[in-house]
Amino acid sequence: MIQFTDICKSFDGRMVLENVSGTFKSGDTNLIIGGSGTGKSVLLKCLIGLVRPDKGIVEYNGRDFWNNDEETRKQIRREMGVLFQGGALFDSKTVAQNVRFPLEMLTEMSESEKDDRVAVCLTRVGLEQAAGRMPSEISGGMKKRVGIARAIVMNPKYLFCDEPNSGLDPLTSIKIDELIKEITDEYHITTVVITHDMNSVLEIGEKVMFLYKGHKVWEGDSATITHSKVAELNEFIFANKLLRDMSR
Ligand SMILES: Nc1ncnc2c1ncn2[C@@H]1O[C@H](COP(=O)(O)OP(=O)(O)OP(=O)(O)O)[C@@H](O)[C@H]1O
Repeated sequence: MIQFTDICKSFDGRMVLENVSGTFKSGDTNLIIGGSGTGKSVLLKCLIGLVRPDKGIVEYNGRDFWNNDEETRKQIRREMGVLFQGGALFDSKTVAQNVRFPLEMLTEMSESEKDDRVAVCLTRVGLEQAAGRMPSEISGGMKKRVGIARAIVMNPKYLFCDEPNSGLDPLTSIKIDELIKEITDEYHITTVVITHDMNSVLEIGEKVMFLYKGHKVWEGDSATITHSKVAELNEFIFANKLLRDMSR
């Protein structure tokens, strides 16, 4: 479980997050949604340790992340898998080498143990046939799958995905969403996904948090999101014409 309380962050005197709190439970795929510049990525960075909040507490299964010693922070970081926006694959490494990278950097596993773990993760995302290919030789959807395989290779307790659907067609997006949700259920991971994509909200949005100008202004799920009375949320949702027509 990830619990964060009263997170505040300013840059150059400009408040970007103000007293944002929430709880993400194990086995749930938690979505953070909102328009551009509302603070989603900054919140994610405060959670994963890339940006230190000015105020507030981030706890991983009861362990305070920011007010702790570096060793504990390192330990918590090792329990995180991150799927970066755009995949962030190494172009000069094969698919298998990309997935293997965290094992090389962070573990003492033997070569055969690493081989086995990479094979398990590539199979889990349906890419066992693509192990020897270079990132330039695979599609956008496959790159996301490689990113997911790399994010789970260390067997994380917490999985963070920054806009996993960016640049994908709607059908491929749904498949990536489903894969993230399945993996979350299967390994009982606490997953946090940042997205703009209303399709994702409707497909996998059991737990949704809506940010607006650095504040959490709504929390709920895909069943209730279209009935909210929050004007900013409605504006965000119904910017999509199809949804607007469907709701009539
Ligand atoms: N390191 C930084 N220095 C200064 N300002 C920053 C920094 N990081 C983010 N910001 C500002 O904080 C605000 C929130 O940014 P953030 O990236 O969290 O938005 P977002 O909701 O993720 O948007 P998008 O969906 O477009 O990625 C923006 O106005 C951004 O310019």
